[in-house]
Amino acid sequence: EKQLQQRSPLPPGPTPLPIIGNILQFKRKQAVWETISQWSDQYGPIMSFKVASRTIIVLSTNQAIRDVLEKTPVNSSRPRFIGVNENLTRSMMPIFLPISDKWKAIHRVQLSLVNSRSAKGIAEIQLLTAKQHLFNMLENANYDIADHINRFTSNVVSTVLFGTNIGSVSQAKSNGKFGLADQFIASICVEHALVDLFPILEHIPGVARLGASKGNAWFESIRQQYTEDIQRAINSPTWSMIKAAHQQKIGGMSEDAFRMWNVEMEFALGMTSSMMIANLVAMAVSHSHEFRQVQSEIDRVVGPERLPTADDLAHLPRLHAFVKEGIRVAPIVPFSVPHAAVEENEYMGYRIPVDAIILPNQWHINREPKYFEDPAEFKPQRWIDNPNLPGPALVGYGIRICPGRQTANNGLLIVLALMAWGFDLNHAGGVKEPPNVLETLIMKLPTSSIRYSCRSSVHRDLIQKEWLASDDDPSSILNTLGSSLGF
Ligand code: HEM
Repeated sequence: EKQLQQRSPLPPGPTPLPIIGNILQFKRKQAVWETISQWSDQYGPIMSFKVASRTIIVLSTNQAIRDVLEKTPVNSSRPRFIGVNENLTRSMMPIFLPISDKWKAIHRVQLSLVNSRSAKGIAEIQLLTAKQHLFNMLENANYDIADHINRFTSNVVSTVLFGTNIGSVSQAKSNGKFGLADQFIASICVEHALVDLFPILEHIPGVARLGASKGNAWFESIRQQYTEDIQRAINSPTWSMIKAAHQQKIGGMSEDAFRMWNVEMEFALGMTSSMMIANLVAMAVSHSHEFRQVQSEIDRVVGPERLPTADDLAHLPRLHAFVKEGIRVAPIVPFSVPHAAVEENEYMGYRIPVDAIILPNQWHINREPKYFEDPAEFKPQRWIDNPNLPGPALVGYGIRICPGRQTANNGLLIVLALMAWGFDLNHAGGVKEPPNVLETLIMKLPTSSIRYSCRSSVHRDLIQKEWLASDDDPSSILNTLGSSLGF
């Protein structure tokens, strides 16, 4: 190992200052991913920088990703996350776990539930819930579009995971879980971030205690909110993912660990999809000409006399191109989820040490000039002209790639198809919000000024008729889904 260290340097990058690293080189008015991408342009497909004591290695081309993450499985572990993994989720949330027998056992169960077969069954639930979503948009026309989107994904989550549906926006708001993701983000407090950047602080009692107390509060609220729901799902005659996972007793999990697995699934199915749908809706408003083309295509293929079905999706290339381009331009997780090496290795003569954080820069990969002409432009047509373009990058890589990617994609296509069919989307009073909210690691486009209106009374009548006539009890879909998965 010593020889390896002497032989190969860390990947190139901006010169760090002692103790704080490159922190001061981030520009206040520029998104983190833009600054890092400029460094990648300067230093190459593998570059590195330091934030405090931690080395961060950034991969920024399709080739580098293929070589380092897909062909080299040792780079698919997770870095040590003291704050979010050890303090907040007590090393019980599988997505943050390093590669180990424990992670592998959980992952096997996850793959038995989340795969291409279940994506098909879940698509039926997504379609039914999208009809309910249109109905709720008519009934609660004063709610923010983001509330409707959150409720749509919450309903998919509670149906698939627990076998129940939480209903309308107002019901969803009174359900504590609606804000669970926000609480989680709020619990990732400064103390957690600080110990990750300066692990030595772990040993300073005040900092550690503060971090732990915020983590404990969140952990306790998970216990309160989940215990009953899990019990109900387990006792219900209806199949649900929670019931199926419980029967498999994932890797001999404790009750706390099982609850935390539920939370992960809830975030994975709900929070990510809801943020990505919101970004697509924001794109639909800021690129209204392109969105109208999607609507014209739906009008041609489906017409106003019926709602789109899952079978229609295959005949809507403009919709697919719009979704791909929206993901390319605004991937909600510009850096995916960080990876780490299980053992030290090298790429292009540079060292990848075990304690480095490896960031796949999905935002930059989606702009690789070799593949994407005018990369900053929103041009869905590029996907129609060249169906062999790579990506778009959104769901990670290698053995850690998102197992729910097909379900995620189906959800985006279904909900956007139904919304485009039934509703026009505009900015309130023509006021445009700034194109980008600067967050640290999540790319969220603003949606609060978006207004929606039903396209015609024919559409309105059909939305009401379809939802009121549909069977909103998902039991039979779920039981069929369960048997198709062999449960
Ligand atoms: C638009 C929606 C979604 C996005 C953007 C997304 C993105 C991601 C990303 C970036 C990762 C990490 C990949 C890596 O480390 O390389 C991941 C992991 C994961 N995703 Fe998704 N995902 C989405 C939807 C879903 C859905 C619908 C499910 C389940 C039905 C799901 C289940 C998971 C799970 C269980 C993991 C953890 C894998 C591990 O243990 O490391 N995701 N997702």
